[in-house]
Amino acid sequence: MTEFAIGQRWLSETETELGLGIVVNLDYRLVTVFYPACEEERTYAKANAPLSRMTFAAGDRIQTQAGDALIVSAVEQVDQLLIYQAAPEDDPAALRPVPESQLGYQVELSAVTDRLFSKQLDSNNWFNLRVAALHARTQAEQSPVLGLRGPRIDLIGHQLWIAHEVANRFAPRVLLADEVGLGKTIEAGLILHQQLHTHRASRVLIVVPQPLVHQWFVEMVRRFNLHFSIFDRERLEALQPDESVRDMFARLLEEEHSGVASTPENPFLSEQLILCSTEFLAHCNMDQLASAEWDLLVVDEAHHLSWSEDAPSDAYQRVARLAAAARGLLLLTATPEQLGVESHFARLHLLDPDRFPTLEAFRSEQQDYQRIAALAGELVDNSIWSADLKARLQALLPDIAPEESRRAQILRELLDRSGTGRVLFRNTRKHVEGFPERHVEGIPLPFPEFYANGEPDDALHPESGFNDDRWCAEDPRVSWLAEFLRRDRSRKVLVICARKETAIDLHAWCGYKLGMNVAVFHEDMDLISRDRAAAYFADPEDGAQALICSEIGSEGRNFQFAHHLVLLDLPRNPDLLEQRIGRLDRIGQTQDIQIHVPYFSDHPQEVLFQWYDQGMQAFTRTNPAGTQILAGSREQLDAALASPKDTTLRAALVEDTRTLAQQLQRQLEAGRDRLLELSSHQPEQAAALIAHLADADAAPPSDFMDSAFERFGVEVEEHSEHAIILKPGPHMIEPFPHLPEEGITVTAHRPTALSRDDLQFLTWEHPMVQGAIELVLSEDRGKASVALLRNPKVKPGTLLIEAFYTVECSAPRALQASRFLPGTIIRSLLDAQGRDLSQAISFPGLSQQCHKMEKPLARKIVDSQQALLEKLLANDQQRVNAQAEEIIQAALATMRTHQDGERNRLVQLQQKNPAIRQEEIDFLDRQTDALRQHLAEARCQLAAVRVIVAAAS
Ligand SMILES: Nc1ncnc2c1ncn2[C@@H]1O[C@H](COP(=O)(O)OP(=O)(O)OP(=O)(O)O)[C@@H](O)[C@H]1O
Repeated sequence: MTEFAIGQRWLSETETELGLGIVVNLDYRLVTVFYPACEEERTYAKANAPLSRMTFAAGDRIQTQAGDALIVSAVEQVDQLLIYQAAPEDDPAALRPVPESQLGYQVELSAVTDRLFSKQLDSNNWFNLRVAALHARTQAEQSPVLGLRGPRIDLIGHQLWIAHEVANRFAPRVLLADEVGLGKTIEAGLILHQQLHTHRASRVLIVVPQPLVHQWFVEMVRRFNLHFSIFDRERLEALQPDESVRDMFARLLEEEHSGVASTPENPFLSEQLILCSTEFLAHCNMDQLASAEWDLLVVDEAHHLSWSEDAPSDAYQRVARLAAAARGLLLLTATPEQLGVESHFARLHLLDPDRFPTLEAFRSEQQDYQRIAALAGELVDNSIWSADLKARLQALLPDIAPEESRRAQILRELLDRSGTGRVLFRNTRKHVEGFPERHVEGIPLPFPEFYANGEPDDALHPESGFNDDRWCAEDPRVSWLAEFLRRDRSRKVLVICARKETAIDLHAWCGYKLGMNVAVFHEDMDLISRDRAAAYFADPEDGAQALICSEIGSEGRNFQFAHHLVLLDLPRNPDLLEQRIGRLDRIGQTQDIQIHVPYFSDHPQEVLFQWYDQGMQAFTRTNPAGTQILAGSREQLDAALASPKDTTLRAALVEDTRTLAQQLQRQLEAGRDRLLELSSHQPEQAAALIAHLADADAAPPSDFMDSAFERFGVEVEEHSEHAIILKPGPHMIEPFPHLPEEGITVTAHRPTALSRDDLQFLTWEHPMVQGAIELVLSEDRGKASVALLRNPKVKPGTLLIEAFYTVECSAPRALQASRFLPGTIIRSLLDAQGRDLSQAISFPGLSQQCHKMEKPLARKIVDSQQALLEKLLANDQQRVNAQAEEIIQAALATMRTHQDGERNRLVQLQQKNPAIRQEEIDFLDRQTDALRQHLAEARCQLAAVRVIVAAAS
């Protein structure tokens, strides 16, 4: 085993871009190396750490942490550490000792020329593969859809736009509030994927209601290749074994001895990606959870976080603790105002407490907001602006000339400065087209005498007066349901009722007494039983015909394969009704949705049905003003529910609700919705993203991977038109990244990936492809090669050198220095006189004419031409260094312009709108300083070289 010592300098063989590391910790099995260039730490098993010791010999050039360049004249070893005697090149007498721990972190690797001149030559195929990997890495960094290419999703504009807009922010804090079923989970997944892929985030916590835990887990793996660890009580207990009495004494003695109290390991630090339920939060140690350094916190179904000034709910307070500690926050809800404006405010407050400090300020701003939103609508609708419109605009934005040519800028400013533009995204079916229609059928039934014997919790649920399933025999809704199911056994039917007891009784009755094929789903079932029930219902062949769900049990679930929805009762809240219909009315629904509502005549159930149906058409279309309608008609509704036989009261309720709904609808159309729409979806930019992704789909990694499979001995078998099976081959020397022993089937074709969950979607962002790129680039093979050129037009014996250089910057990943200096490749093609022919002869064109040269001949050529090659390469390095310097200077200039622009915008905004936290500006300043330093230190290095000799034809 290698002997490591603290202070030694080592280089990661697999991640050379980390720069020179320093050993900072050792135990008997592990070694921890800190990489100052990227401020990252890695811990390796000592036995197989992929590390090379960095040592220098007399004559080598070294650089100290202070940036002094020195020439080594002697080396000595003291306690396993090296001390170099070194002096500046122009003052050899000024010798001084430089312990290796004081070396800088930049490394000059001469591995390529070393390999060439030590004649470790590889075939053309290895060289080509290496160049392809270099290109793949740089192209990825330059892609405008970086982080969005990998997910297995349909390319849907509004989702991609939101993901792109949010994921590019530092530590995004937003409320994703698309209408139910429009893809908030997908949007959150895209944001996570991009943030993780670009290393803006590495630690993520997702909190969802218990019934959705498994669905999220599966969706994250299946669509985004993100493997979350589910944390529940059992897992936590297993991670925190009870301390034995002996251990406790040992710890106390230790504490007494050292005078320091030892803190137990935080179990939430054991995984990077954690998924847990809201219920789990209620019982876990919030101090530990909140201190687990989350980059991103995601909370689904956030409308449950109810809040009022004097009584914030426990769930709200717990999430608030996490939200304050996490850098980024995504709240998801389809019905942001379901619990009223107070809770809506409270959630915005979680996202940005500075921007939304008090409920009072929020309320008054809301009123202003409607005016501004209406103005935004006018700006969009009118190509020529009237003098009055311009005057109103000028009053709002005095610092911008109100000219039509500045329309885009003005709208952006309006969004930024007013309302919830930066933090709230809401798309509605109205402007995301392509959804099927919804139809409703009301089934009036007589109220059974039998119910007169019970004592129901409330009149809407007469069955609640019974504590077993006896009511099912007497309730005509049940006999209607049984008959409805019998009439056509091939259709899948989702049945929803408010109470879990109703669902349980109904299931027992239909299943055991009537022998029907039904499944049940409610909040008291454990996760496994619930998922089993959902899967049983989803099974198209042998599955259940109906799934009977309670209200909460079905929330957030995907049942769009069914087209029939039976509502056995109706909720009082329009948002809840929309949640119910949203189980079927979701992206992916292929047919019109048939909603069936059995209800009792002259009963509160009929009142509710008519209120929804005739008053606000809530069954057949989504109603964004549901909460306001409820607020505006509550008294009338209560009165009509209390006297269901009073048809006059009912007719007035329906009529007044209709007027109110139309009025609210008009109001929404006129103003507020427009501003939110504008900030939630930019169709032109979304179309550009889709086009970029379509281009990316048209250039999949197939060719690159085929060569990698061949080089590394992975066996490839045909599977079907667009899919192949990959297996470890018999000659495979080392494991291939993400290739399991039993093999996998992959496709690079998006439509196939979408229709076949069992296939992996192989894009440039798939972990296997990323792993293959890293593997190839960490290999020495392919760095130096000698090839035979067959081209009748080239004189035999002509010598060419093809060299690929990379311009790269080692910087902490979170800085995203590649935005300004994406990994860049410089190619040279030199003739024996040192002329560069790279512009005239392309790499692919030349590669086609390059053929294998036998090793002995290749070695002989390198031997005989070494002096010339050394000279040509040294001169070339100087030439490309100058070119690289220009690239680096240009990157610095772009960075400065960008950062200055961002800063100015934030400062300006801060004066007009408290939306901008000072913290954000300070962060930007620190980021600019760090970027300046790291970009200036970018290096140009030779990454691969090929010597080409023309053959006699
Ligand atoms: N881009 C997409 N590609 C493929 N499927 C999608 C896409 N967007 C959404 N879906 C599917 O549509 C359904 C609804 O999406 P999702 O669950 O993300 O919606 P939601 O807005 O979170 O719903 P809810 O409001 O019920 O929580 C899911 O089955 C999802 O897999």
